[in-house]
Amino acid sequence: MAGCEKKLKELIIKLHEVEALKFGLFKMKVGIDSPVYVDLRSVVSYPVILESIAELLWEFAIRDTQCNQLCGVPYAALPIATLISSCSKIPMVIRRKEAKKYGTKKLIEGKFKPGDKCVIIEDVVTSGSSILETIADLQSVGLNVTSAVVVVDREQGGRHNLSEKGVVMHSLCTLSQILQVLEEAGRINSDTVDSVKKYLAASQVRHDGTFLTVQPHAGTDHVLTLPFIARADQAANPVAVKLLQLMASKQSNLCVAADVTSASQLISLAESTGPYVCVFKTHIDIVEDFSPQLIQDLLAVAQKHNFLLMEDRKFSDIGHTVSLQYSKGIHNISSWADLVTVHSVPGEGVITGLKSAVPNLQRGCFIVIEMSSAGNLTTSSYITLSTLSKWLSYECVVTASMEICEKHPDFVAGVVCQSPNIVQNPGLVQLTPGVSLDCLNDGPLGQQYHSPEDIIMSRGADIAVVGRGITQATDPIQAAQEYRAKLWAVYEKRVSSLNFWQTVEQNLKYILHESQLSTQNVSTKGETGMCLIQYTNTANHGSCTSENFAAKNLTLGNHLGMG
Ligand SMILES: O=c1ccn([C@@H]2O[C@H](COP(=O)(O)O)[C@@H](O)[C@H]2O)c(=O)[nH]1
Repeated sequence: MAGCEKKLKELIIKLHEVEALKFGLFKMKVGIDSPVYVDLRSVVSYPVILESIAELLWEFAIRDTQCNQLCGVPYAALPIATLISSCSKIPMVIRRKEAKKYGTKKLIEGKFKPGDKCVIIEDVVTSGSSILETIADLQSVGLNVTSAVVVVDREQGGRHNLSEKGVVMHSLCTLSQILQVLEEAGRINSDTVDSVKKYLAASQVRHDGTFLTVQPHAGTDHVLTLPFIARADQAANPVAVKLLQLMASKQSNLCVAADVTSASQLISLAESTGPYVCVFKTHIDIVEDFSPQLIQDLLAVAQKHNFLLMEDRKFSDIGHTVSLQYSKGIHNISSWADLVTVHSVPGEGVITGLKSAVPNLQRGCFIVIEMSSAGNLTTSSYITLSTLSKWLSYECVVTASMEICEKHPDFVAGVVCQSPNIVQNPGLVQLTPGVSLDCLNDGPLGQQYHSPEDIIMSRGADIAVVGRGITQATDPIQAAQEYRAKLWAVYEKRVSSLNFWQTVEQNLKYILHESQLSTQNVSTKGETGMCLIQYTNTANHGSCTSENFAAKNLTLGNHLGMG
């Protein structure tokens, strides 16, 4: 076997040399962009390489199967299967891509008996769909197919999809092995390796081409560690699915708050920031020269730059009234806004009212649970160690709002909030306003700003809302580019680095911050399952023991998912 391994390494290097393994940006059959491409069709031009693939496949995976038929999946695997058949003297069948329209009308060419044991040979597996189609046809003529042998497993769900259908897949090598061999041989650098690994973690596909949910880090299923593309698979609201997919493909978790008062400013902001945002958020009632034409123009820009429109209307009346506010009047919001915001204070009826206005439209809403303004009545900043009753009422609002989300998954796309761990369902998106790179000061108007790092890592935001940080910048395009790059980098860091204990640490820092305690001495010790908390009470210039602190914050800790 050691000899085989050496041959395999040599083969991988040869495949890279002849560009059968390429790194760059490639469009895949399943519609996603890939940083790596495996093209084994070209090896027909390199008989020695073809021979060594056939030899290794035989040694590694076929010899022991005791099959009496081979079938190569057209086209790339046909020469490989033919070579193996010729050397091993095991006969081969060929599956036509389409049944013949004349003569025998056969789908499978070659001689075989029902019950013959057939092994499928394939060059590259992504989702496993080609193998499954081939197996269906072979089984329809009575062949017994339970295993497939492939040259390269792209590790994107193919093995899982096949095993779900009872097919065992053996692969000569995986993409991870290829990366390792090529990096060790100095053929690719660590950046390339990282980008392919990230891509693999985020782009698992089902056999029908749709994405499969990924759990990127063993040992934790915390929502913050899941990539957006995996969360899209768990979203029930169609706009949330579209949004999460768009965020992943556009690599943007930036929402611009377009608080401008003229139609021309609104369109020009949409045009200039559109390429960098996933959501363009409006307060359409502040536009002084509003006309239906503005909406037509806005929709055209949204389509051109591929972003969603959110009207931040914060509906907060009884169901009947909000349904009229949503779908009637000069703004006719339901006709154009993909998403709207809504307060949960009126209760579930507010959602039912909105839903009743758009029975057939693909629309969604975000429930406002916490606001960002100083002194608002919704946030956990109420928590001081002595005002437990206010904390409890806050907790009730959060719980009740989340219950509304769970009852209307078809319409609720996410929540607007400021704290982590309110969103536990990966299919819901957290939108958080109050973001600024230089922590602007809003004076008596009350906005409270936080850095992108704080918003995404500590507060759990998926999408950050930036208004004046962009609209009042000297160069709004440059500002949008800068916010987008920074916010996305922090999200990537969160997905790739956050493990359970880091999450606990973030939560502790958040609690301490909200309780006006110093966050400098927080540390966690994951290996023993203990959180070690040392802190100083800067607010009162006193100190408490960690036991006291833990007891006082038990409810809070439980709520934040630390129980
Ligand atoms: O709690 C909330 C909810 C919504 N907003 C909205 O976000 C933007 C923020 O604008 P900045 O200029 O970045 O302050 C604005 O449209 C608000 O209506 C919020 O700030 N806080």
